[in-house]
Amino acid sequence: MSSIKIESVIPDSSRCGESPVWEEKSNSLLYVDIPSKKIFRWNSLTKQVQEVTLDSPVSSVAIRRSGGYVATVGTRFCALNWEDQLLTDLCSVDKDKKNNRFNDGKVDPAGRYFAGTMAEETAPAVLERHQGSLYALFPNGTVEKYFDRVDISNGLDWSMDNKIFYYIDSLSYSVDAFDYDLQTGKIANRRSVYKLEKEEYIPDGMCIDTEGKLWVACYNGGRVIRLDPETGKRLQTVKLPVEKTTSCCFGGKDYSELYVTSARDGLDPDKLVRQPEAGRIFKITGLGVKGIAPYAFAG
Ligand SMILES: O=C(O)[C@H](O)[C@@H](O)[C@H](O)[C@H](O)CO
Ligand SMILES: [Zn+2]
Repeated sequence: MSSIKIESVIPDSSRCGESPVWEEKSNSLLYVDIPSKKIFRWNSLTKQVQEVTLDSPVSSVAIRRSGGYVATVGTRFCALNWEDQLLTDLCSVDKDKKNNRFNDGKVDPAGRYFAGTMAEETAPAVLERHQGSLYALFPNGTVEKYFDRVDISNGLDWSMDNKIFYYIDSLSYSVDAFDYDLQTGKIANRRSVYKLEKEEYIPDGMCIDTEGKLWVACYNGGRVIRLDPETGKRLQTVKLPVEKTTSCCFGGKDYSELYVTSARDGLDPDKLVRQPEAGRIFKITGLGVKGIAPYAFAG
């Protein structure tokens, strides 16, 4: 445990960094800055950062099996051709909710792109309640709506045996689980597997490791926590030098590095001075656990 090392790897900072995704073939980390409407691709070998600017807030990005990427932009599921910076709409949701936008999203082990929505915030975690829903874009182009009345749709991942879907609605301060049917993409039997402690603040993005334990970024809590969803116990806390830690994913060689995104929006000038690395991407090494490669959208 003493060999844990935390370093910020990219000099630029994001207003609200989110959706880190490791792209093995380019040795790169993809991530978004939601309010800046940008997707970034940081090459870990050359240290070069490329970016694409879109027309609306972009809340998640994923790899597409047929090439390029998919992303949630405003209330749209889109395909992105990086080279041409060409964005194509695949489908849109929440058409009756003009103030909504997508938030976190991730592809399931069968290639479906899950993402949820939320009302736009007036300040971090300040928004009209119960306006969001959880959706998935299936490879055949259809969209499934799972449930509504979500506050801030956030972290999501699947168990190693594909039988459980883990999900976070941030303002419930809970990490939830559903039974998952990989064949159909159906979810059932919602239950809470962990309730956040007061000092952990708000659960945000999440990823799973190969031992089936969950890593949850705690917004305002300045940490990632490792949870055992079977016992409901917290196994580990790793504190970071910024308080608005937003999401995490494993990447790097053998997926042994944990990449953590963060935000600087919502910090007052005083806190910004004390947290000069707010909004940066952090790499945590020496955790002694590994993650898995992200799944690619199959459509
Ligand atoms: O990226 C997200 O998940 C939201 O868009 C952010 O605004 C914050 O993380 C949220 O306010 C904390 O719950
Ligand atoms: Zn989030």
